[in-house]
Amino acid sequence: MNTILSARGVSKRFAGHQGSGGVLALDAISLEVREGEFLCLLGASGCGKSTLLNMFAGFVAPSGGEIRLRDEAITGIDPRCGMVFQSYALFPWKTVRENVAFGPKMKGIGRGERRDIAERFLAMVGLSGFAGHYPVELSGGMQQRVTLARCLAANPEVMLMDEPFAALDAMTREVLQGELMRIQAQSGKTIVFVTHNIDEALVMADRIVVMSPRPGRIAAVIDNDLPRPRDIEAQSLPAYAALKRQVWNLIAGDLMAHAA
Ligand SMILES: Nc1ncnc2c1ncn2[C@@H]1O[C@H](COP(=O)(O)OP(=O)(O)OP(=O)(O)O)[C@@H](O)[C@H]1O
Repeated sequence: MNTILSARGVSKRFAGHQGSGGVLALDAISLEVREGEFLCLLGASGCGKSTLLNMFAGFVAPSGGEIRLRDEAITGIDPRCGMVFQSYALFPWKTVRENVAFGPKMKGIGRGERRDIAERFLAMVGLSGFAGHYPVELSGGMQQRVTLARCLAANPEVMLMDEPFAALDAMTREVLQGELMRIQAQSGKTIVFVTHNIDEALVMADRIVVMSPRPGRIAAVIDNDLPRPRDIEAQSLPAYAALKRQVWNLIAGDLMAHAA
């Protein structure tokens, strides 16, 4: 598989208070994201998952090393990478259709085609009947579906997702995990997905990048060969439990330290 996105010896130091050395959020991270894969960045709080994702998006510049997209250095926000955050970040004054059509509008696509694009992606996320609603009229799960549709409608090559389902209740979260896997299988999009939930990573990822904190480093990159679909039954397989134990052993110490 081709590499679409890469971090090469990337470090990030955030400035601290005067006299302190600041925070080394990431230390010499090297990682290749393969085209079409579902990659999860997993780790305890503070291990630099969001910082790395924000660098892939071009929101944050590395202090050292470089980020490359299709073998060109990323030096700013690039429309080839679309971001989905935990908070839905929809425009409250725009309808669902207008929210989804925002990316195509920015690209100068005409009104009729924008409408078709919005309808297509709203259908893909199961919200066909809600195009004329405003975000405030929708549940959290529905708003996150709109966010997904908006990201897809902008047609990025890579979807960067920062704990997109963390604010949702457990059942809605499971439904949306299934939807996202279906959408990825249909669209072939590359997805980099941040989570601190081991089951979420095991259910969704092709590869899991386990990170450790202070400073943020890659502890392991694990191939997730569990059979798909990874439904409730697959989750009771011995192989699932074994992989979960392997990942847990890598991050348990960090989680305990954070809880202490
Ligand atoms: N803008 C910033 N200024 C200063 N320090 C920052 C900034 N952003 C992140 N950090 C620090 O960098 C480290 C990594 O933060 P980051 O948010 O990337 O971790 P994370 O793994 O995504 O954590 P979480 O799961 O809690 O979101 C933390 O110590 C954090 O306090």
